Amino acid sequence: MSAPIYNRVALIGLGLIAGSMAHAMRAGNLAGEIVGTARSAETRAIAAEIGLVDRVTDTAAKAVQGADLVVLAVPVGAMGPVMEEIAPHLAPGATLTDVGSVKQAVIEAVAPHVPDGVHFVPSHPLAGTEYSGPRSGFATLFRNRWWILVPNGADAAATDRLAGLFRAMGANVDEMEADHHDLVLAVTSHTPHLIAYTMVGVADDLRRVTDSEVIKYSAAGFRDFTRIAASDPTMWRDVFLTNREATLEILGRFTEELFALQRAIRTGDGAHLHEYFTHTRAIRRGIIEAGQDTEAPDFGRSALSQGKDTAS
Ligand SMILES: NC(=O)c1ccc[n+]([C@@H]2O[C@H](COP(=O)([O-])OP(=O)(O)OC[C@H]3O[C@@H](n4cnc5c(N)ncnc54)[C@H](O)[C@@H]3O)[C@@H](O)[C@H]2O)c1
Ligand SMILES: O=C(O)C(=O)C[C@]1(C(=O)O)C=C[C@@H](O)C=C1
Repeated sequence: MSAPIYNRVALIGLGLIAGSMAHAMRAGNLAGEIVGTARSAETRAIAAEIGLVDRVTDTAAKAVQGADLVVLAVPVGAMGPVMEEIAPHLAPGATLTDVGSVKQAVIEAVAPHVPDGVHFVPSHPLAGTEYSGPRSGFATLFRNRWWILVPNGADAAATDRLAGLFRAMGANVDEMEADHHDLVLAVTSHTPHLIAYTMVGVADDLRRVTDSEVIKYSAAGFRDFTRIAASDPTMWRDVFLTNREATLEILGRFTEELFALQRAIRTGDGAHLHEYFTHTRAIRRGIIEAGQDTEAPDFGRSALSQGKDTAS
């Protein structure tokens, strides 16, 4: 087995992402020692009980001492306060990263507190589940997923070393500017979550009318919405509060398209609906043909690549 990439990694926050990193680093012998801390005593106790990390500390300040990599894995809104607490305790030459789902707001909150000689390389793994907490992580979460780096002028050697860690955990690494990241994620992750939250809320509103049949007969599409809408409320509150502009921009466009489809339904404009759905199907086919959905079933991949309809 190869030598660890970092001697001591400090994980601040011990939930899904930090826990998955701990499992993946253990599996690949990527860190000499993994130290972890969390705000709640209960989380720290669970982490110690299940041996999630090598050492649990009761404060973030203690966790970062002597660490050559520090990972901020707390909700986006907590990044700034946590950074203020750890800043005086960071080791010179250490690399600092975060895994927050929003990048501009995290950089604004964290960067002013980064001491000289510490390399801040913001990042975001495009991987997750609807589960959270210290028991939810697993070693393969990042496998074949993108991990975006937003180096923002950070030291190249520190950035390469961090990218090496993420690749060793199975991820594909790419770089982006923070504002571009936030716009792309508003389209691919943030607005879809809001739509799922809304759809499940609408179904719940109607539950007396439908006599709980919505849940009983829930078809795959709605079940996917309920899975997404089960995601952590604190995390997603912070995402929408901090990626406000990009999300509102995409929501505006979404609403325009929705009104156009609503009008087509009301006026019986089948041609518009058919054209629209044909276009969106082509987008899905493009994703599958480019091999960008590794979870697509094989029959779907071969049928779509031959241009056949799977449903008829
Ligand atoms: N869940 C996902 O799908 C996903 C995917 C990619 C990135 N992220 C990002 O990763 C980060 C962590 O998310 P997660 O899913 O691991 O969350 P989680 O809820 O599983 O874990 C969060 C951890 O942060 C701690 N914490 C919460 N509030 C805090 C505060 N105010 N101060 C200090 N610690 C606090 C909690 O005790 C917990 O240990 C978030 O910034 C999130 O945006 C999440
Ligand atoms: O798979 C899921 O459950 C997710 O929601 C993961 C997901 C996403 O939207 O793709 C959610 C938030 C992130 O910051 C990154 C990934």
